[in-house]
Amino acid sequence: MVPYSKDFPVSWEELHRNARALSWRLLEQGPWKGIIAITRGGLVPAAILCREMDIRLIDTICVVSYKEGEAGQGAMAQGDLNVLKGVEGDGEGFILVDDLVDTGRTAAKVREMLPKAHFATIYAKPAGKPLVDTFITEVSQDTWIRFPWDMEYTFSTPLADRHEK
Ligand SMILES: O=P(O)(O)OC[C@H]1O[C@H](OP(=O)(O)OP(=O)(O)O)[C@H](O)[C@@H]1O
Ligand SMILES: Nc1nc2[nH]cnc2c(=O)[nH]1
Ligand SMILES: [Mg+2]
Repeated sequence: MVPYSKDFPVSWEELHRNARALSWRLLEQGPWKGIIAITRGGLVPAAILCREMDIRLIDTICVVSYKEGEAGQGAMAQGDLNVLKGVEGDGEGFILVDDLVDTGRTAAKVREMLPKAHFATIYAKPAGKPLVDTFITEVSQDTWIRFPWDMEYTFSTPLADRHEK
């Protein structure tokens, strides 16, 4: 398992801006028949893409992958990939969207299911990058991305108080 040593919190505003940037890139490569979101992380990017790109046909591939625990502090260790719901066909003309690729395991599985779909993510780490057709931002393999839906506003201890005296 990759040790995550960096934390990368993403705000709603930043996520929205990046999803709009992804929409621009995908519009240039269309036309598209529809969007297939990989649950659950792909649902929010899919909602922004379909609004920006005027796409009304939205489907889902429902997968369960990570198990909470081992890595601590909300970071997760990887378990088996379980497909709860697939999609008919080979994905031709469809955008397959997820929030990120990390190891590329989820991407490899869904690409196998829909080999002709165009796989798009907002974030990509080096190990998963070769499996993505279009992405916006690359982060290092030891970075754990924190999405806005996984966070809440809370008190922040002043840096001086965290510093050992
Ligand atoms: O490249 P990988 O190593 O496979 O990791 C990437 C996947 O991990 C996250 O989903 P997660 O399994 O945490 O579930 P969720 O989307 O339901 O929150 C993320 O949304 C991707 O789908
Ligand atoms: N939120 C989140 N989920 C992940 N799943 C695999 N890698 C990541 C990550 O960096 N952040
Ligand atoms: Mg996911």
